[in-house]
Amino acid sequence: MPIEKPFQTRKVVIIGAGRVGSHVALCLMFRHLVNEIVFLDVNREAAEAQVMDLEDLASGMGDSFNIHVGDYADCADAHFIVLTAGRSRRPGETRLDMLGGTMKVLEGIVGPVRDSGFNGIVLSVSNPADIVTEYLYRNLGLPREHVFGTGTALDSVRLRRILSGIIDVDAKQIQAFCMGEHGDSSFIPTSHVTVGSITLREYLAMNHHSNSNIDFDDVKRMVKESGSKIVGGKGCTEFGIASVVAEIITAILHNEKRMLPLSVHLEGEYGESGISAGTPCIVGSNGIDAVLEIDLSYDERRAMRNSCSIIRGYVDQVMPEVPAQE
Ligand SMILES: NC(=O)C1=CN([C@@H]2O[C@H](COP(=O)(O)OP(=O)(O)OC[C@H]3O[C@@H](n4cnc5c(N)ncnc54)[C@H](O)[C@@H]3O)[C@@H](O)[C@H]2O)C=CC1
Ligand SMILES: CC(=O)C(=O)O
Repeated sequence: MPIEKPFQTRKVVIIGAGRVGSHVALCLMFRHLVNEIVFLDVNREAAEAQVMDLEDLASGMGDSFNIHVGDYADCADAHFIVLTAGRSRRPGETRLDMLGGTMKVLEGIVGPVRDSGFNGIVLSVSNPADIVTEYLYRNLGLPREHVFGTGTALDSVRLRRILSGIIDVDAKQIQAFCMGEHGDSSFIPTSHVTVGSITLREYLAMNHHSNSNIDFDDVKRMVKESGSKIVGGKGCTEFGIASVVAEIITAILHNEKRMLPLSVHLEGEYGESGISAGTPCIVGSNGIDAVLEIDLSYDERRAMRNSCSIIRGYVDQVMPEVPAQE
């Protein structure tokens, strides 16, 4: 007798089969989050090689996945598109320096994705992350809940790692995130840092510290320098961001309603609209369930405004027209 509720396959299309794209696939496979992975890349030969290598991994793990190189028609029935096309950041380069090159890449991608009839969730990674997210939002015709970027999620992972080292508490017990641009103007809303459910101030006091023991300017500098240090040492960053993508996809597939800092098109939150920037969001099976506008101190509000105005400057350069939805 046929099963009334058929088991469904989960399909992801990864655009850009480079270092980030391949590690996103790896994390999704290790966690069994999808069973079909399609790579789209202008370098088809390299993408075919990634497929073979990942098939070897699946064989080695005793797992089976449908992994292949495809074309844009594959987007039609995909649940997710993960955009990682472009190239790695070069030592000394800011993410914003990459805008011109990324725009050329995007121009060849958005039309075919839109024409494919894709109706799932787009998760954008390519840099500069917030400007790319805004470009996708304006050009794909999808709601902001379904097209968003990893934004400051990676910065936040780094922040928790660094805080964990300072206060000697496991990173997963620390609630802390970065906001604004995924880039040099990101900031830490320090008033929202907690350890367990205890405010950082109280936690430090209980442990005979004083709040001044944490120099958040220094922490911010370390967070910002993490990316450049990794790029300087190995030519790219790939593992951290791949884990971030897997976490977001987990939150969606398991309808976790989990708070994650993502880059999303703002519609008046923090007094900003017409750009995408990093802010905490609730993530569940509909993508972004809610864009949270949290309380910020005077200095944090200024930092958010500054970060958004930097993003806006670049958005206006490459997309002078106002989004159709507004
Ligand atoms: N948002 C974040 O937190 C992070 C963002 N990134 C960004 O991710 C992007 C990818 O980085 P990597 O994987 O290290 O670069 P990579 O150079 O290893 O791979 C990029 C791939 O994109 C492909 N590609 C280029 N143009 C394309 C097009 N029009 N259509 C399809 N594929 C195309 C290339 O052939 C290459 O295989 C960069 O923009 C990088 O800055 C990387 C790490 C973290
Ligand atoms: C490349 C990049 O954006 C990062 O690792 O933060």
